[in-house]
Amino acid sequence: MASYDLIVIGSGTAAQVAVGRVRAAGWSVAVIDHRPFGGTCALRGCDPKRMLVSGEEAIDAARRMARHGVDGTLAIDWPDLMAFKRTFTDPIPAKQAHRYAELGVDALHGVARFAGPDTIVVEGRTLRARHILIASGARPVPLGIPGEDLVSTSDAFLELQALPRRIVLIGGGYVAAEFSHLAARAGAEVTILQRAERLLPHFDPDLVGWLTPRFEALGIRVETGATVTRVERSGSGLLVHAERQGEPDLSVAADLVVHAAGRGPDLKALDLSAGEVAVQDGRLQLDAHLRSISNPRVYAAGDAAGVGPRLTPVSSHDAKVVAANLLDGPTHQPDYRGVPSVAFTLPPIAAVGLSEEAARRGGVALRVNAASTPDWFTARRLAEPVYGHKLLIDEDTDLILGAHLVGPNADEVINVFGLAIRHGLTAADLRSTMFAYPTGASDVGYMLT
Ligand SMILES: Cc1cc2nc3c(=O)[nH]c(=O)nc-3n(C[C@H](O)[C@H](O)[C@H](O)COP(=O)(O)OP(=O)(O)OC[C@H]3O[C@@H](n4cnc5c(N)ncnc54)[C@H](O)[C@@H]3O)c2cc1C
Ligand SMILES: NC(=O)c1ccc[n+]([C@@H]2O[C@H](COP(=O)([O-])OP(=O)(O)OC[C@H]3O[C@@H](n4cnc5c(N)ncnc54)[C@H](O)[C@@H]3O)[C@@H](O)[C@H]2O)c1
Repeated sequence: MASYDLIVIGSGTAAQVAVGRVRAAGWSVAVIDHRPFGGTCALRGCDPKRMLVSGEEAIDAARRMARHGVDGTLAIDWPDLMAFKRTFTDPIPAKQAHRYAELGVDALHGVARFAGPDTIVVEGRTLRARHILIASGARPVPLGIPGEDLVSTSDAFLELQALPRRIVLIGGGYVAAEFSHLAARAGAEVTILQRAERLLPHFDPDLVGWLTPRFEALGIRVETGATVTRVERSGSGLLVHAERQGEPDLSVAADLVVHAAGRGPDLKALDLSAGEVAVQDGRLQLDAHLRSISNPRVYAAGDAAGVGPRLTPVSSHDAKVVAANLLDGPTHQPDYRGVPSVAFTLPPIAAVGLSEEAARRGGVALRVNAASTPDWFTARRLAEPVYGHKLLIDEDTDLILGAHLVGPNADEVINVFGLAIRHGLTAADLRSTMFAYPTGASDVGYMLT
């Protein structure tokens, strides 16, 4: 029976980072994935999505600059844009396999499951390891509604060869916001059915309010407070039923219905009980070192661990913590201060640190610098009507507690505030920093005065 120091289940960001570090220390490692090597971010998430957003950005820029010296008549050719995306995604699995071969890591394809506390079975092969890292990512949460099998996934959306005319997104978080902007700019009629009372609950409500007119301008129908209850076939298409207080049957016709209702740890195939790995309510039971509380050989990282926000930089951070714990003993803990996050609508919306609500709950003396600023140069030069910020500063210490941005460059400038939060920089530190002018970051000083 093959035996390793470490078996890693999954080949996404968390797996790649952990494998690299542990292998560099001379450990024998096997990595297993039942899908092509590379994981969600590179193959089915962040990167392919942003390749497609690039097409959208070109359209958006042309439309904003129409009547300002640019002929604004551009259109997306969906199959061509998909082909552009594939120039990035197609080579990844082979590159990853090549990297593993170069590192001397055994890379195996198949569904991995526990067959004992230190034993994994994959494709009929039994492997044993001193340690096992569960880096199996996340999957869409079950909707538990009739017609669920008619609902497509974000994976399928990012592979669509043709864009259907009518698209319904179930949910109103990251996936719904990003896909709705993309599909609407590519010419689809899009409806968002969001159970929560507002769009993008992970972001500041005032800034989401400033962004909302862009959804309206794109013709995206947004129904909040609407829980999807059923999907059925109707003629050649689909009919999505939702209910809202006082409106028992809100129905929307569609050619494609996409799950955008959240993701949870992908633990289904792992047979965790055979591995003596404790799980409760679908979540791994981990200690502060990302180690299973019931099987000390087993660690978890990233979306599968589900401890920090389900984002790529968190998967990478978790994996560094796990690798350090494997190599030094379980002494390291994750630190999720200052994890920036962006929803790639156009313009983007971003957040890092505390929300205003959480900061007020914390009881600190709070200074809030908030403004909608489409009259600032950054927005004016781009003819962009949405631009604003909300900064939360501790009045006593001058530390940045939270930053919320919407508008051009929000996706980049949020990192300046992430740096400040993670490294304890004050508002005065940022004000005294020189930023190249005129750039998105050169507005940081104005936001802080
Ligand atoms: C559409 C979309 C867009 C996103 N955009 C962003 C973004 O812009 N920025 C951002 O920070 N985050 C984004 N995310 C989230 C980000 O992609 C994830 O947080 C990150 O990729 C998780 O990495 P991971 O290594 O934890 O898991 P994954 O990359 O998901 O890797 C897990 C792997 O495990 C494999 N696996 C699962 N079970 C088994 C098993 N039993 N046996 C063998 N293999 C198994 C899976 O096939 C998968 O390849 C996005 C997610 C989605 C879905
Ligand atoms: N840019 C990014 O960083 C990015 C982009 C996409 C995905 N992601 C990651 O992937 C995860 C999944 O994204 P997501 O958009 O699916 O989840 P999400 O958690 O952002 O949003 C899900 C939304 O679906 C709603 N919902 C749930 N059940 C519903 C129902 N039956 N009917 C109507 N609405 C319902 C909820 O109210 C919630 O607001 C995110 O949490 C994030 O971690 C990140």
